Amino acid sequence: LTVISSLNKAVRGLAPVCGFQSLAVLSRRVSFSPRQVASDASFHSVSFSESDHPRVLITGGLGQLGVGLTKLFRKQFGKYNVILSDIRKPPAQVYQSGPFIYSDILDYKNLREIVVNNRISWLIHYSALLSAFGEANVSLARDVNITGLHNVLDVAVEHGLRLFIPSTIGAFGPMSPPNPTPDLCIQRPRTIYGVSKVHAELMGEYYHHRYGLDFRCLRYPGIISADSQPGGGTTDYAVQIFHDAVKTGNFVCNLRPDTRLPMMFIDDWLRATLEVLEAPAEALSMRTYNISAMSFTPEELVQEIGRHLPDLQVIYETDPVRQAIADSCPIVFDDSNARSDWGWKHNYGLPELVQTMLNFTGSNFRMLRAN
Ligand SMILES: NC(=O)c1ccc[n+]([C@@H]2O[C@H](COP(=O)([O-])OP(=O)(O)OC[C@H]3O[C@@H](n4cnc5c(N)ncnc54)[C@H](O)[C@@H]3O)[C@@H](O)[C@H]2O)c1
Ligand SMILES: C[C@@H](O)[C@H](N)C(=O)O
Repeated sequence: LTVISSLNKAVRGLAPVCGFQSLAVLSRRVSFSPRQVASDASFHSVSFSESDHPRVLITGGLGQLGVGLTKLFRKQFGKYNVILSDIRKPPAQVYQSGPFIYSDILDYKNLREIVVNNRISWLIHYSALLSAFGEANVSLARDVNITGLHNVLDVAVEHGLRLFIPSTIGAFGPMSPPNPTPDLCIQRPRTIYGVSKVHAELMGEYYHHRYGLDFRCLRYPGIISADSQPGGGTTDYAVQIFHDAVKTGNFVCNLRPDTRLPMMFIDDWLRATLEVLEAPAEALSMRTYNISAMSFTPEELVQEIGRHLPDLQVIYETDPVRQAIADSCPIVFDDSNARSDWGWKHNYGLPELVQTMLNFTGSNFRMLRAN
C-alpha cells in the first residue's frame, strides 16, 4: 500500500508536466482505484492470461437480456465461468442451470467480495431501470443507474476487469440528428434513463483514458426477444405484440402507428455483444458504438405479422410518456463505425424477425395449452 500510495503521489505530481497520456500509461501500470483512499482496498490487478477463459459476472441478469447472454457465454466459456446475479429470486430453471448469486450493485463491498472470491475478469453490467420505468421512479433510477454505475466502475478499475455497459438509443434526445444518428453528435436526452446512460458512456471512456479501464459499450436499439419479457422500456410493444397476437389475436399498442424506432432481433444482439467483448483492443477506435439492424413503425410490424396472422386486431392507445420518449429517440441508427472497426453485421431484417418470433411464440403457446 505504501508503494502504491507513493506511486499515486508521483503520478499526481507528474500530471501537469507529463500531460494526460503519461498519466494514463502510468496509472495503467499501477492499476490503482479511484477509491484508493479506502483503507481496506485491495490493489491488485488480475492478470488474466489470454489462453484462459474469462470469468464473467453479469449484474441485473434476470431481466429481458441477461439470461440469454448467460446461456451464450456459458456455451462459449464454460458453465462455471459465468455467474449470473440479480437482486431478485431466480426462477427454478435459471437457478438450476448454473451459478447464480445475489448481488445488489448499490452495495459496493458485496460487489467487490464477489469479484475477488470468484476471480472475475469480465463484468457485464446490465442492472438498470429502463426508460419508462425510470420516468415513473426517478429517484430509484438515479440510484441504480448512476450510484450503482459508480460502484461498478470502481470495482472494475480496482481489479483490472474488462467492463461492458450497454447504452441505448435513449441516450440521444430531441436535439440529436435523428436520421441517421451517428456515434458522435449532440446528446441531450430528457429522461433519467437517457441522462444516466450518457453519464455511463462518458464515465467509462474517462476511466479508460484516466486509469486504463478496458471499457466497452454498445448502444443497443430496442431488443426483440422471444423467451423473455421486457422490463419497462419504450420499445416493449414490439415484443408484447407477438405474445398477444398468438394468444388472443388482439393487441393494444401504446405508441402511435407511425413511430419509427431502431430495433434488433435477440440473436443479432447476442452476437454483437460477444463480438465486441472479444474484439482485440487495437480494433476499437472508440469505446462506445451504435449498433443497428433495422428500423420499423408499429404499423409496419402489424402489417408484417398480418401476413402470417391475418385476423390480428390492433388498436392504438398512445401512452404520452412512452410516446414522448420515442419521439426523441433516433429513427435510424448509423452503426458504420461498428461495421468497419470490428466487423459488425446483422442477419435479421423485419421479415426474418417476424417469422422467427412467430415460430417461437406460437410453438411455446401451443405447448403451454397442451400441458
Ligand atoms: N432491452 C432492451 O431493449 C435494451 C435496449 C438498450 C439497452 N438496454 C440495456 O441493457 C441492460 C439490460 O436490459 P434489460 O432489458 O435486461 O433490463 P431489465 O429491466 O429487464 O432488467 C434489469 C435488471 O436489473 C435488476 N436490478 C435493478 N436494481 C438492481 C440493483 N440495485 N442491483 C442489481 N440488479 C438490479 C432488476 O432486478 C432487473 O432484473 C440495461 O442496462 C438496459 O439499459 C436494453
Ligand atoms: C431502447 C431501450 O433502451 C429500452 N428497450 C427502452 O425502451 O427503454
